[in-house]
Amino acid sequence: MTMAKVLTIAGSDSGGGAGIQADLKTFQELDTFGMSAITALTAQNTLGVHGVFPQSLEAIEAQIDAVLSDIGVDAVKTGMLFSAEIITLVAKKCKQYHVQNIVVDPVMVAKGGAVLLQDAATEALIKELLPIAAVITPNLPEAAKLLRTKEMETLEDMEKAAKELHKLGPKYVVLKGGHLKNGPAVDLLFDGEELHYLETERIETKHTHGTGCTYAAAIAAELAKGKSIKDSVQTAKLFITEAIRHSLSIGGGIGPTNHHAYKNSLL
Ligand SMILES: Nc1ncnc2c1ncn2[C@@H]1O[C@H](COP(=O)(O)OP(=O)(O)OP(=O)(O)O)[C@@H](O)[C@H]1O
Ligand SMILES: Cc1ncc(CO)c(N)n1
Repeated sequence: MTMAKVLTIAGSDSGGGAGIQADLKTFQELDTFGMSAITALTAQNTLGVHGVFPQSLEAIEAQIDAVLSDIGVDAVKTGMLFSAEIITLVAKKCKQYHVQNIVVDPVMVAKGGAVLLQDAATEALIKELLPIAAVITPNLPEAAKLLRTKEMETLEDMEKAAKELHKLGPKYVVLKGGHLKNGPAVDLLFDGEELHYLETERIETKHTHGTGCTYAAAIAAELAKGKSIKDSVQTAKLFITEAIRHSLSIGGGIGPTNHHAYKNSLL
């Protein structure tokens, strides 16, 4: 039996709700074979990030080489990359192995404010990784940083921003509206020509740790299975919505989403 293979290149979240752990759980739930290359360890729980320990370039390169030289991948998802040097390495490796279906979640800060991407690394992200991405999945603060503008506040601002982000080189842009102050949870998918709206009700919960990671991982898993970008993003939106609807009240702070909820919803 074969299985679609997905590699996440991201940071480890010891608390299990975001990063590598969220990605692998999502890959599993969507019936794909998950693999990982860890860029940084974080000591993290529902209360926040208590330590960040970047891995050496040598360790990151060895993990990627081990996976890609033998097993291969149908899609790669990137998350926390932390530094310009790590971004340069990841872009080089993706090119070397001719990786298709790269989903770039441009992770910059954790919900509590901890820095997951050094300021000086934004430039490397724009120059080296966005042009080889199939999809990028910025939230509103990340989009503002990438475009060097102020944060979008309306759906109209988001529409303009999605078009500007597309000019940075990715094939598709998914601009996430989770951070909009009011109204439903609307994301925009822009393919260079047409804007598509993915809209769900806004669910009342504080337990949203790892939403962005989980969403991008679900897109990557669906792409790996050979689904179109539009279908992949639609399934991912259902996956994250169910995960948020059934999010877990674990720990004393912002709890994680429930990665198993989507499968349950299909029963
Ligand atoms: N309260 C909510 N109810 C329903 N959907 C939501 C809610 N909050 C976020 N979403 C959806 O979850 C997905 C992730 O969006 P969000 O903007 O929260 O990501 P993020 O800020 O990158 O997450 P993270 O903080 O993990 O990096 C999007 O599809 C967004 O629309
Ligand atoms: C390791 C890691 N990656 C990404 C995020 C963003 O949610 C996080 N909190 N931790």
